[in-house]
Amino acid sequence: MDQESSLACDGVVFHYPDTKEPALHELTFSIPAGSKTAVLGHNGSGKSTLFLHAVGILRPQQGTVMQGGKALSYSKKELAALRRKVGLVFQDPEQQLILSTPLEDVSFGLRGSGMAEPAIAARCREVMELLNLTGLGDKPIHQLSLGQKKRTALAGVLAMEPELILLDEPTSYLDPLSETQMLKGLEAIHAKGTTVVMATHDMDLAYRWADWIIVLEHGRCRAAGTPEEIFAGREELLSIGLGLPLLADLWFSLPASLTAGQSAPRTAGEFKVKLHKLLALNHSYS
Ligand SMILES: Nc1ncnc2c1ncn2[C@@H]1O[C@H](COP(=O)(O)OP(=O)(O)OP(=O)(O)O)[C@@H](O)[C@H]1O
Repeated sequence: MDQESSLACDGVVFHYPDTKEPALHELTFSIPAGSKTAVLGHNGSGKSTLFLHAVGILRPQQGTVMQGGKALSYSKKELAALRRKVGLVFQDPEQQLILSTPLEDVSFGLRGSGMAEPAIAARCREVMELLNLTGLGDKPIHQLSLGQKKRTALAGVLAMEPELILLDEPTSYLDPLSETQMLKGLEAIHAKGTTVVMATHDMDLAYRWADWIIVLEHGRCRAAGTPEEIFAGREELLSIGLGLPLLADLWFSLPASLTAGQSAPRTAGEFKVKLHKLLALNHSYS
């Protein structure tokens, strides 16, 4: 993976007014450019507050937020430039969708940027196709399913071609089909070179989807690494009350003598293949 940094924080402290504890507490981490990063942590650990810092909506009281290796600067002009590079998709699409149809909504930012109408139409067609929204462009937004609304909100952000997309719980409340459609869209976005970061409570999803993980606890970065590294540290995860993904739990519960030197499987298919090989090997020695 390209180790150049996309989003990074150095000693970031942020305290909401009239609260006892800071929401971000000397937060330091770095997200590799081009990665698919999952941000894990309990309710209230600071994930949304971090995302609001990444787009400059909130500003740290101490420390520095960096994008592409450069400290954020908060002038109107710099913030406008930052928001062209970094897109935030809220957990609740109702917070994001402001116009009456997907097509109006997805084209809104492009029109604001002064793009010519034929180019706007082409860009909207492209992102809506990518997110499986073709044919829904003129449907009233209030008639869309939650999955369609979430993908429309993502399409609006994606249309602006950001370098980094931050998604707050993109798959929450989605059924398996809608989740698959959302993840397919994210895969396609990532394949184009975009850094994709999602906050999620779904450990199984983080394990199979991400190639980099950061774990937040009380506004601090408790751990950062590849999924294999993070989930091999099961004691630490359990100590902060985060469960293990099912596949990692099963794999790490096998005798270490059997699994030594092998990476943990990330999908059910991989797990079955590895398990069959282990059983065959064990059988031939017994
Ligand atoms: N507008 C606000 N005013 C005061 N306190 C806030 C505000 N927003 C968040 N907080 C507090 O800041 C802390 C971090 O909240 P944040 O929403 O960033 O966590 P989170 O990890 O995104 O949680 P969740 O998983 O529930 O979305 C929490 O203690 C929360 O109560």
